[in-house]
Amino acid sequence: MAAEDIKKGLAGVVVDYTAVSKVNPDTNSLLYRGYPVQELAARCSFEEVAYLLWNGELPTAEELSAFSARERAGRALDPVVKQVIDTLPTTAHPMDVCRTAASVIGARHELAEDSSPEANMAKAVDLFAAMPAVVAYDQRRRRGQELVEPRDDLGYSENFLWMAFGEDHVPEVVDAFNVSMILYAEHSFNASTFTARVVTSTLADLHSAVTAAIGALKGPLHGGANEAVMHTFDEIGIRSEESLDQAAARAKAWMEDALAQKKKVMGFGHRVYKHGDSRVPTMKAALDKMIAHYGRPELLGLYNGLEQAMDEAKAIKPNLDYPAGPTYHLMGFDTHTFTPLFVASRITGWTAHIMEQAASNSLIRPLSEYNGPEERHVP
Ligand SMILES: CC(=O)SCCNC(=O)CCNC(=O)[C@H](O)C(C)(C)COP(=O)(O)OP(=O)(O)OC[C@H]1O[C@@H](n2cnc3c(N)ncnc32)[C@H](O)[C@@H]1OP(=O)(O)O
Ligand SMILES: O=C([O-])CC(=O)C(=O)O
Repeated sequence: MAAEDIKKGLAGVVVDYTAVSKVNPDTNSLLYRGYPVQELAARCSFEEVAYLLWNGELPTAEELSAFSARERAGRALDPVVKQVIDTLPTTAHPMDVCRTAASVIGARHELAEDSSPEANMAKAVDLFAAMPAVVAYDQRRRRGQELVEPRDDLGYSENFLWMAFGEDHVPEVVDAFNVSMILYAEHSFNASTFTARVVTSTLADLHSAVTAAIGALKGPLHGGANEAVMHTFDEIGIRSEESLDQAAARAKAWMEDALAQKKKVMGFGHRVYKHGDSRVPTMKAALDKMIAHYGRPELLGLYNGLEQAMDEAKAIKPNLDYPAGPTYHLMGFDTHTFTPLFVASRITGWTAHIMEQAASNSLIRPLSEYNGPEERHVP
């Protein structure tokens, strides 16, 4: 087989149909079930978008009310899951905690071995409702704080922030968080979603697929990049007394040095988008609002400096993780909680794909070209 016939990383390979979302790098657009993601982010709650991803249509007022009631009823942290989390060292990465929690939630689900469409939908909604408490509690225990019980008078995003910080948030912050959840929800056959589909294709259960997807999301070439972006900011140094221009100049110098050393800088580049990520302008607008709200122009300086230097040197554009990282930082999340926030959102997209894969299944099993030793025999 010729080397060019090998599609390393499956780059450019179309492996199946999907009706969940359409990523179009030529028009720089992203549609969830036909709706532009920017419109959904501007006009919908994350609950409505979750419903859309699973059901193919936005909910009516009645459907939304029933769905929200179901989600609110599933928010409390299962005491057994809490016990398991408490046994994990605080040195464990929060993504490991998330992965473990998803697995425990699956093993304890009353429909664990049922992979019917109805059971999969029930499991998806349950996991969507349960994950914020896992992420919020894990951050709190690392800070020596107690669990905060959910509030059923709040929407998903407001309650998530409530459980994480134990305080009310102003609408601007809740909106920015809601936007981030919507933008992170779904992105066709990315590495973690494809992982979930591979696991589903063996007829394994939904929680096995989600647990594997969480593992795939952890890496810095994928979801782990939102955490890595903040490490870059920290390495450059966040100086609150600095002006926007001073911060930008230091960030530019850092980037020039990193690129001279041929480093990959997380938060830039994308396998599919080559002229910019469709979600970045919406997330950047949310970041701008948070920078204004918290009065932190020096962060914008770092952001602009890195972006400009990368553009001048390599014309590589930021991806969604680039504005999302500093947004979560400003909201007060610990840096290694950023990717678990991505998990809480992407559960919707993963499970929509799991259901789609299960409904039209074929075992996913590509071929490889052998390049090891010729046949030989044990002496
Ligand atoms: C939500 C998400 O998951 S979005 C993705 C998050 N991931 C990141 O931010 C990690 C950083 N980015 C990257 O590693 C890459 O851009 C990927 C993995 C996302 C996509 O990569 P691919 O399409 O496979 O492109 P590939 O890695 O081959 O890069 C092509 C060229 O651009 C360069 N390049 C791509 N991204 C970057 C980057 N972030 N920093 C520096 N150089 C880069 C590569 O070094 C390579 O250069 P070369 O041809 O001179 O060797
Ligand atoms: O599509 C990808 O390869 C990665 C990505 O942006 C996502 O999963 O949101």
